[in-house]
Amino acid sequence: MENQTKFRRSQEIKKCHHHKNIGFRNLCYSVQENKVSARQEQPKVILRGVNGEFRSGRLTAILGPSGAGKSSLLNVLSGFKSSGVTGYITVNGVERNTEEFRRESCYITQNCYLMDLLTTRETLAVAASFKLNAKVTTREKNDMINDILELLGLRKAAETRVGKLSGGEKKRLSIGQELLTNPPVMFFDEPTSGLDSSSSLQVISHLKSLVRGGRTIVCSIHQPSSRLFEMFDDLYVLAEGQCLYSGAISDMTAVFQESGFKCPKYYNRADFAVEVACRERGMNIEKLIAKAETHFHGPDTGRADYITNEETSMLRPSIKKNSTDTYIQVPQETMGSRYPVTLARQISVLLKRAVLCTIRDLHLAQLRLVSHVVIGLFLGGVFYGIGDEASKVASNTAFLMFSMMFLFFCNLFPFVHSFPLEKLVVMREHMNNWYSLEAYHISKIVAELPLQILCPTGFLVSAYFLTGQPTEATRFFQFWAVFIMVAAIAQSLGLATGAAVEPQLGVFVVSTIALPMLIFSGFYLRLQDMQVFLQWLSYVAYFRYAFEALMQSVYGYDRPYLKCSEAYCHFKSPRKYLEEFDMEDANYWTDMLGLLVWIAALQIVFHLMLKFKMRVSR
Ligand SMILES: Nc1ncnc2c1ncn2[C@@H]1O[C@H](COP(=O)(O)OP(=O)(O)OP(=O)(O)O)[C@@H](O)[C@H]1O
Repeated sequence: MENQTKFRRSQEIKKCHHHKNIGFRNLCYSVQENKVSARQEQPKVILRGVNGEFRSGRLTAILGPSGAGKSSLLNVLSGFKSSGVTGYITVNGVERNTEEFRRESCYITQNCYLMDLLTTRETLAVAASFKLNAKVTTREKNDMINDILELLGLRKAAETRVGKLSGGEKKRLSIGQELLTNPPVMFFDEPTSGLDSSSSLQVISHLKSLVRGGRTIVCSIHQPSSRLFEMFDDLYVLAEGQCLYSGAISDMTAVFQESGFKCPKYYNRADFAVEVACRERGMNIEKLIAKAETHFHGPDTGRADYITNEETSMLRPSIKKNSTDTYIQVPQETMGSRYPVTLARQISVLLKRAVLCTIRDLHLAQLRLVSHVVIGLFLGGVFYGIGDEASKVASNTAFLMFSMMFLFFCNLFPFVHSFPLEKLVVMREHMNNWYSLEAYHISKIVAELPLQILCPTGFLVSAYFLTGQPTEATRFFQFWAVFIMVAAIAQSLGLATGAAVEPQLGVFVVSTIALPMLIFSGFYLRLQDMQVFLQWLSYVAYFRYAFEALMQSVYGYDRPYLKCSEAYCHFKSPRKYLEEFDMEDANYWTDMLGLLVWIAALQIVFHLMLKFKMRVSR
């Protein structure tokens, strides 16, 4: 009985109740390359008016030499690229509605960007939480995950962490994530790249079994073996951004032969098609191109046989009425929204995942905390008991400055280094409509909060009392609040930089931004000693606000005279010492407000940068 239910469910996953035929006419795609010389003003044309049709229940291969435009065609058809695109894309003969289509399709890119610290099962569970209706029970979700593990041959690797999976397993896992919503259309960019022949065959045979359920599956493919090639039903050959052949694989040899390209006996037909596309078998491929064009337009190339969106609004009710969707169930509360689950649910799932990743990588979190405590103890030893000594105010100021710099750089570089990788996962998941960037941003701040507070606190507790800083609770908490703010600025700058550039460049960028700011902190150069036209820079330097706030918490608020253990101490009066830095009238709360504005500004930059990256990648 149990086995029967399993079999029925696995058949159900394979089955697809929406049949979608994708058509495209006169599709052009061009990009504006980075302008390096005056001559490069013309956009680079990648797809030159291609036509084609990808049918449901058929596994289609896109073949062509490197640079022919295979990935570009997939990017455009899946809706991942939209700028620089002209032409018509239709779904079942109706003009494509990109947003709707993105909900009904998935695109699995060449690189599988997954969270290495989660197991295979957890990865599917997270995807299920984002993609499935909240009404689907945990038991149903688990059953579905088990079925997908079974279907994709991942049962044995279910409890293995993604970072330890083989390339083929990762690829199948990416497919599994998208299968949870049973999308009728699936695009794959080189699903077999980097796989050995047996894993490639496994992946393609899984796709073949999915296609039999009625899906439309399109894969770009690179140098397939004869055996692999024969598993496809249809073929689409691209050469220099133009279509050379579109149709059944079984008809390919005959069509090529009609145009004068005879495939030798026992020759790999995929290799032959690529050789023709590369003009290795003769220069005159225009005949093939023209034939492919007439196939779609007919002799009188007019307006393509599609219906516009306005025209279909009347058709839609009947389409919807006839559909019986297995897993795609848009809950009432998210109806009309781009995402299957509510914002609150997106945040909660993202938070759970972040906590799980932190727990898995606990030694990294521990290391971060321990390094703060150890450096705190080290500084406590080096600057031992100098905090209330009038003859050592200069050394105490050096301690304040060093602590600030340590906290800043120690909380900056981890984000500059790690975020670019995380960004790739976020981009893939966001582009596949799992969650909004707002949900991600909120969850990121909340998930990082415990460490962002614990680390500076560990450092402060170790160093503050050893160095003999004032013991009043107010001063201690004011000091602590500045440290938390410095760590938050570092995190925000690290995230914004990580979102904008790669780590190698990021290290250079943050150093270039941060080091000049240090000059204007008021420690190295007194404010009154700065060139007048440069003084405004000290008002934008966050280090100035942080340093001034630290000085206020230690020496401000009419602190009584410091003890002097030498014959003469010039700075027995803390106020006199503050005057030396031009900080006697500074206000702690104004400085805190300055730091807060910086944090808010950097978080906004981080968010906009993420949005910008999503947009330019389209
Ligand atoms: N954003 C871009 N800017 C400039 N050129 C681009 C851009 N995107 C693609 N191209 C160019 O367009 C052409 C087609 O690229 P595409 O990635 O689609 O090729 P492909 O057939 O998938 O190649 P491969 O098999 O090597 O992956 C290439 O010459 C590529 O350099």
